[in-house]
Amino acid sequence: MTMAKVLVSDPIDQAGIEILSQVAQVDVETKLPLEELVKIIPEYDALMLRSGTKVTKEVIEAGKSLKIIGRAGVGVDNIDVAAATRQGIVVVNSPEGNTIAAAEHALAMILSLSRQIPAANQSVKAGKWERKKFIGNEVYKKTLGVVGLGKIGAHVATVARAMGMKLIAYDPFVSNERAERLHCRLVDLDLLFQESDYITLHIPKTTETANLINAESLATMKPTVRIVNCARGGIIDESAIAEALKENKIGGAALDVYANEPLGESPLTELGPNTVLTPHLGASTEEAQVNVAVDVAEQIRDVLLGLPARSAVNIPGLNPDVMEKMRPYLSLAETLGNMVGQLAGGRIEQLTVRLQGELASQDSQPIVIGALKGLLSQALRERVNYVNASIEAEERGIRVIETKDASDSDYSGGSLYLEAEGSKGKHSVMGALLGDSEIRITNLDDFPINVPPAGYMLFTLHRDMPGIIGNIGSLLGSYNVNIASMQVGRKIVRGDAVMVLSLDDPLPEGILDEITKVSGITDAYTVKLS
Ligand SMILES: NC(=O)C1=CN([C@@H]2O[C@H](COP(=O)(O)OP(=O)(O)OC[C@H]3O[C@@H](n4cnc5c(N)ncnc54)[C@H](O)[C@@H]3O)[C@@H](O)[C@H]2O)C=CC1
Ligand SMILES: O=C(O)C(=O)COP(=O)(O)O
Repeated sequence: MTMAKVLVSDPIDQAGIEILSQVAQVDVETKLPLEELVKIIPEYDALMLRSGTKVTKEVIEAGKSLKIIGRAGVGVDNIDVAAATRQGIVVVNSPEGNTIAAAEHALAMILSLSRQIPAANQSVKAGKWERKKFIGNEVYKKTLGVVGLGKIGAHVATVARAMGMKLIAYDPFVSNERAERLHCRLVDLDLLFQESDYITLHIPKTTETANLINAESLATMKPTVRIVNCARGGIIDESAIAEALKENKIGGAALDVYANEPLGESPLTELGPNTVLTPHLGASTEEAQVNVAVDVAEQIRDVLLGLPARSAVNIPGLNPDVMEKMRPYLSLAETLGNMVGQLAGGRIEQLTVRLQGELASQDSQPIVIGALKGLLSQALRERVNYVNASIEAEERGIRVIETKDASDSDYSGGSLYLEAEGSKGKHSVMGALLGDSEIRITNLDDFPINVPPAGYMLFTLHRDMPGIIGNIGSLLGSYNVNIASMQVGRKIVRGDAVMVLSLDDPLPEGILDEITKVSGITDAYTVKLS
């Protein structure tokens, strides 16, 4: 077997390289121009990066062998995650590895601004002794407005409180309880802008947060306000803040991140001592770099070994714990999805997924993804996986209905019912696990059966009457198709029934037509599960 290949396209700690080297050939190539990256990416199974590499749609589409993209840090805004998802590439990050580093950088920025440390340092080094010029302010009893009370915002709030600051926060997605625990008063954004002596940003850059601080909002702030951005460039309108700083309409700003990086030529670099600029250093501590490199390298290693990743940003709800616990049920969902997809025909319009009995107490999301993966596997083969199954289904216009019925199951551990509507009509299958992991198909189109899945299967709908089983057996025999097992399911004697045959050999072309001509047979379907 050839060894997997990992491209590391930004500087990462050696601890990460060592982990990757356990399972792969690791090539470190930093500062690659886009066209170079596009050229070499087809050779690689994994890509590991920080904020320096732009993983565009073009890179992803060229990465035909890519299984995973690992961001050694938090923000994945330099990766086209939608394109990766579409291609079934898992994107992972390190959600907590650099929290403390980024929070401490923001706090350092607050204090640097308050005491003008960078400017005072330059002045002393220039041989001056300007004690009067560098009178600062205390942060004690000042109001800090925290925008985004996630991991970094929370740590900033905790330390700022210890310094005696009053805390207000804006984050529409956190609960009052969380804010209270952090001693923050949740307020709306306008009020935060008006009341704060210091504003610190800890939110992702999204369409909602782009230019959140602009000329208009700057005009509503205190003329002494000091603004810190260690989150993402583009959340502040750079020309608007440069103008406000130049005109001394605000007290100061400390920025670590920029709309375009490296910053290069910008009105920001022309500004005086009220502006502190650092080159995206929030995560740049030795500790954080070891944390994120190890965290992400371990995930890349695991995915290359066929194991799930713990912090995948594009497989919602599927972490290794869930995967481990649910593995047999995911396999059941995939098998049933594959079967019902073949029974209902090529173009599926709707899939109903019902978790029954004990299974109803589980999260349905992984099971639904498993069922969709199975359903689409005939059309997409290995192109469909847990990353892109939902998006592929959505793009094909497949409606998914999820239901739960805790009361309905004859099987300990519960059962799973899938119903698909497609070009061959509406069909349903139900299955359960025997013991811990053995799959049993327990129902087909509402007829009770009990068979394990097999590579080649034949299902017939027929009248329960003497002779049919023999006729089918002879017909298959005449084509040299060996029957491994056979079972009939019926609701009433001599009524409608299903026959399920597991076959050792694939059915030859055209045989289904002949089967449906056998007297008493109303319909016949084949399913291939290998
Ligand atoms: N400068 C640097 O080197 C670093 C920057 N970062 C950046 O810091 C930011 C925060 O990171 P974490 O705290 O780890 O993320 P997080 O996901 O823990 O927290 C983000 C918070 O923002 C909130 N939020 C989302 N949209 C919002 C909106 N429109 N208005 C207000 N709040 C909103 C969320 O509810 C969440 O509580 C990210 O943008 C990340 O990329 C992270 C690490 C290092
Ligand atoms: O983790 C993040 O979101 C960061 O911004 C850190 O970026 P970096 O890994 O230092 O290029």
